[in-house]
Amino acid sequence: MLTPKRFIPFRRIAIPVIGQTLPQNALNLARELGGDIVLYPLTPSFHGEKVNSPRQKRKQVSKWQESIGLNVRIQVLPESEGWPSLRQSLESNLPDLLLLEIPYHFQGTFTLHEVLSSTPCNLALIRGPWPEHYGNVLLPLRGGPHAELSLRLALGLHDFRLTALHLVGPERSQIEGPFRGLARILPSFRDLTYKTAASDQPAQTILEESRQADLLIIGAAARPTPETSGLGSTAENLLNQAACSVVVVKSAQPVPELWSGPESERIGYKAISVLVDKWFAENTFHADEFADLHELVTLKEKQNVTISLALPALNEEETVGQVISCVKSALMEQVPLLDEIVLMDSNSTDRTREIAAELGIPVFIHQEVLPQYGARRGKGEALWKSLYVTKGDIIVWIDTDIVNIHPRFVYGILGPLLHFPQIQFVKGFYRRPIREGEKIQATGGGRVTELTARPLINMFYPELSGVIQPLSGEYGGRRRALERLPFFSGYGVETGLLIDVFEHYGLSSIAQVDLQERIHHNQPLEALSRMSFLILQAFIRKLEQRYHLPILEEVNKSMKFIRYEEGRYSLLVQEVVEQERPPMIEIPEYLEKHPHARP
Ligand SMILES: O=c1ccn([C@@H]2O[C@H](COP(=O)(O)OP(=O)(O)O[C@H]3O[C@H](CO)[C@@H](O)[C@H](O)[C@H]3O)[C@@H](O)[C@H]2O)c(=O)[nH]1
Ligand SMILES: O=C(O)[C@H](O)COP(=O)(O)O
Repeated sequence: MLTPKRFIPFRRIAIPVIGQTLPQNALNLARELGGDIVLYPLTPSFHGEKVNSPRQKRKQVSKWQESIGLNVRIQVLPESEGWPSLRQSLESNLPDLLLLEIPYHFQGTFTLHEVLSSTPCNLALIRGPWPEHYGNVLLPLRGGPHAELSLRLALGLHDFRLTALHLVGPERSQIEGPFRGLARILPSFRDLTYKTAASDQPAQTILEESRQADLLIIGAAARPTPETSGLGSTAENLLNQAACSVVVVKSAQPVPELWSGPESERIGYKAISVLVDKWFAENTFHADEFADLHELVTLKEKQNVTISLALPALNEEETVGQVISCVKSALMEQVPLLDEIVLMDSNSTDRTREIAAELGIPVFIHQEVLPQYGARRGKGEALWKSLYVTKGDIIVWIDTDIVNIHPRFVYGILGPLLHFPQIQFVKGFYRRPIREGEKIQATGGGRVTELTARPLINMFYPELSGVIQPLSGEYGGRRRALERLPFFSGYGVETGLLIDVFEHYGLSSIAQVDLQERIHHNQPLEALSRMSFLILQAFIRKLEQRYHLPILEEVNKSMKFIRYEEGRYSLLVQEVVEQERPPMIEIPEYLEKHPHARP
């Protein structure tokens, strides 16, 4: 069974070591966080010998590796051993986190003031003892770079129970600007409890709350007063008084000048990265992880689910045969992974349907399915109606113009759905070559993805900004989830489904899988311009629904295409309209055909 993936918030954690005794609390925290540990021995001798010789260095590394039980690296500093030489080395090697222990590192080696005023990277100070068991972590948050760093660090602790505590002044009912970024993302973490409390004495309230905690993680003050060490009085009091272990963090990001007022919201705009990075680490897979097809079949049988593959096609006679034979042979005939494969044709005028029928799979013309609801053009219409004609509990779609077809395009999508019950929807991603004349360039494909879809996602749905190929035609999901969502009829369908799955089931219900490389028929620029126009409409519709604003009715839905012939330009106007179908579950004929579906 595949183990869930871990979010490793810091790839490299630097820990200075004084003499031969290791800072155990710092090491315990680093071990919990995963990632590489880089030790900086501050006394360049070991058993009385210089460590600079390769032999001594190896000896020291292996002794520490033995005692830490992890792969550690050692960074030997030049002769001078104080803060300036450590700082210089950190500056050139820039770890993701410098981890220091109180009092271990501050007994004559460094001063808190020099460390706080000139650390070139993110910093965490730990005051032990390290909890003996995985327990409760309290995470008081106020917003801003240090709070974001504490959240990132806390989310790297996997077996603890996390509680984020947002303290507001008793008179303040509104969320402060700097906290907005965090307020937006905190409800999305399934493994974190989020509560708000009113208090005019934050240090006191946190101290009381920390009585139930085994570990307290707190950000340094955004604006420490000159009398305090630079951590701020709240963090300093908690370091001295809390009964549990305390971690204080200070981000390398500068704290903006304007902590209040309308501009202050911008302070929290980077918080979204914590959510996206965690999702990306935990929900991104590679198809090779699911290449054991017998394991997938066993999972499918255990869960007692059936699986359908629906293939949308419009004039794909060159590739459709290869696509069907490849997946049918590998995933239906050699192993019983797929229960059905159907072709959803958009009324092709070439041999597409004939080829599919010859290969023994059911063929539907989507315009003829549920004709009482009309016959719209478009790929989304084919997908919507494929929900009606197929039976599987899980549905996968792959495009039929794939030139380099491989069974992983299907089993890769199925992998996360069969392994993880919380996953509702899986998108494929890949490297995208592009054909230029007779040549194939290794990169440069996905023009609509990069120039339309991803910029819009980053702007309006930043939670989804880690989705590598939001428009990929290779994806799938659980019928229970898909039948409850509307479908755009045209090329807006991928955009709409991705946003709706996110809005209805949350980011953690989405996974993505590396399918390596996909070569398809690259459409001419004008066709992609039309596709972008449809995708823009899909975005506007989703934003309308989110913000309850009528915009789409007002905007122009015709597009001028520019022609250049015989030295002259001309304009051709065409209507390019994206429309939405209601969730399939609202269609009475669907409920009749799928009696297990419940509205
Ligand atoms: O009316 C149509 C149009 C297309 N297709 C099929 O849909 C698939 C994808 O269409 P294509 O025109 O090749 O789209 P791409 O240029 O590849 O566009 C990308 O971006 C689109 C918009 O998100 C997605 O629908 C595609 O799957 C994705 O590959 C192919 O199998 C087509 O045969 C239909 O079934 N009906
Ligand atoms: O997914 C896309 O962005 C469009 O299908 C265009 O892809 P292409 O630039 O690889 O043709």
